[in-house]
Amino acid sequence: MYKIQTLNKIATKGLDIFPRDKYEIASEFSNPDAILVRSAKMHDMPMGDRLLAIARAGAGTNNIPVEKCTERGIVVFNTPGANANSVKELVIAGLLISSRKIIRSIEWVRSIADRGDEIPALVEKEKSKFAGPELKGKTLGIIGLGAIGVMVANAAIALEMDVVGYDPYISVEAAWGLSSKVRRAGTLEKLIREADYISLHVPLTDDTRGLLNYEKFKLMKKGVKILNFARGGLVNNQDILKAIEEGLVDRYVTDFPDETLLKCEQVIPIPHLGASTPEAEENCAVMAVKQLRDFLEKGNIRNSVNFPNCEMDISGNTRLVIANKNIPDMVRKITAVLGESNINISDMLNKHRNSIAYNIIDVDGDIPDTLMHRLRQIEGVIMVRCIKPENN
Ligand SMILES: NC(=O)C1=CN([C@@H]2O[C@H](COP(=O)(O)OP(=O)(O)OC[C@H]3O[C@@H](n4cnc5c(N)ncnc54)[C@H](O)[C@@H]3O)[C@@H](O)[C@H]2O)C=CC1
Ligand SMILES: O=C(O)CCC(=O)C(=O)O
Repeated sequence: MYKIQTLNKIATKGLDIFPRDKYEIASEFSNPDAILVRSAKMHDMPMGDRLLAIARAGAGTNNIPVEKCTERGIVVFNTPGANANSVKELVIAGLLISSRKIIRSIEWVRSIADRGDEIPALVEKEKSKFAGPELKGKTLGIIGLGAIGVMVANAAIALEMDVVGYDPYISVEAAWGLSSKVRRAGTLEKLIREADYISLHVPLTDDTRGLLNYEKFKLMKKGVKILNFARGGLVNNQDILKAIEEGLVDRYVTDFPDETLLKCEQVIPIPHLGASTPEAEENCAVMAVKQLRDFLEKGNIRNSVNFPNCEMDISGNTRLVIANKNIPDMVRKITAVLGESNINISDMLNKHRNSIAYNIIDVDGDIPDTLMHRLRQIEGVIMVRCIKPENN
């Protein structure tokens, strides 16, 4: 039985894909084979010695100690694109609520609930206080043109906005999906200088932390509106509060509020709702569980953030999966150990990504424990697992 620990609520539609005769699922396991997680912070969590994989039902993996996992041969998955539409729709709402004073106006209307027959006249009298500009014709700058950024860009084009995007690492797939009307900014500064609205869609990493700071706010058009549905750490909160106070920034819509931000009226706080739709929750859960099953039962890797994609049809009756340091001579050493034990390899695949390499080796016959031990002893080998496909 595989033990799967869930650290957040994962949609039932996904969990139902685990056959219950092979999988136990609980939130309380102390030493699971795999973990399913959404936003739970895992950096200070102990990781048991059985742990093979962590699947993030979502996009961002900054809540997972990815480097530590790589060192231990633990594969970390995410679900690219599975919640992108959900975020895109909330970004559209963000554009509207940063522009038209919808939220304040609703609060005001509620506050006059005790004014009886006067209400219709009061509404007409006071409505000019809540006027705000249209989106059409305004420039939206999008930082990060991945799954979400591309969808936001295309939706904004449909709203007749002028869209400029910045992403020095844009994938070919994303570029194919992007409307030809989206203009390319060669530098972040260029985008920042010309946008009326700026929306962030990059991961939080050491390189992107504090991407928007006071220096950048000073370059922006006065009265710019900033939307952050990516991660709180991308924006320096002290700096944006200062920029708001000085009139440089008009509104900050953020899915990542904290105590300091809540004190400012021009911050529009949202409780991390970007991916909170039943559709996104189900898409992410289904994708995460399918990837996890394929890995646990067949050793295949698809959509990992720390391991290479590596998938092979099963050809033997025993499958070995081996993670090793990406250093010379590893394949020879591994196959030599198998050859010395007279094990015939029926098929094999070796892929690498940065410092790590991953092998799928299908063999005829069984692999005794002594041989597993010898493989684990090879210097540079990080993880060895033997899978019997007929048991899965
Ligand atoms: N609010 C919410 O509930 C959600 C938030 N997110 C956040 O949004 C982020 C983006 O999500 P996806 O679009 O699905 O990811 P993605 O991986 O498809 O796209 C990220 C894009 O950012 C680009 N990028 C990386 N560093 C950059 C830089 N320094 N400057 C410009 N571009 C850069 C990459 O090339 C890539 O195209 C996630 O990492 C996550 O933190 C994602 C889903 C839900
Ligand atoms: O699971 C969630 O609600 C958060 C989604 C998210 O932030 C992500 O996918 O990066």
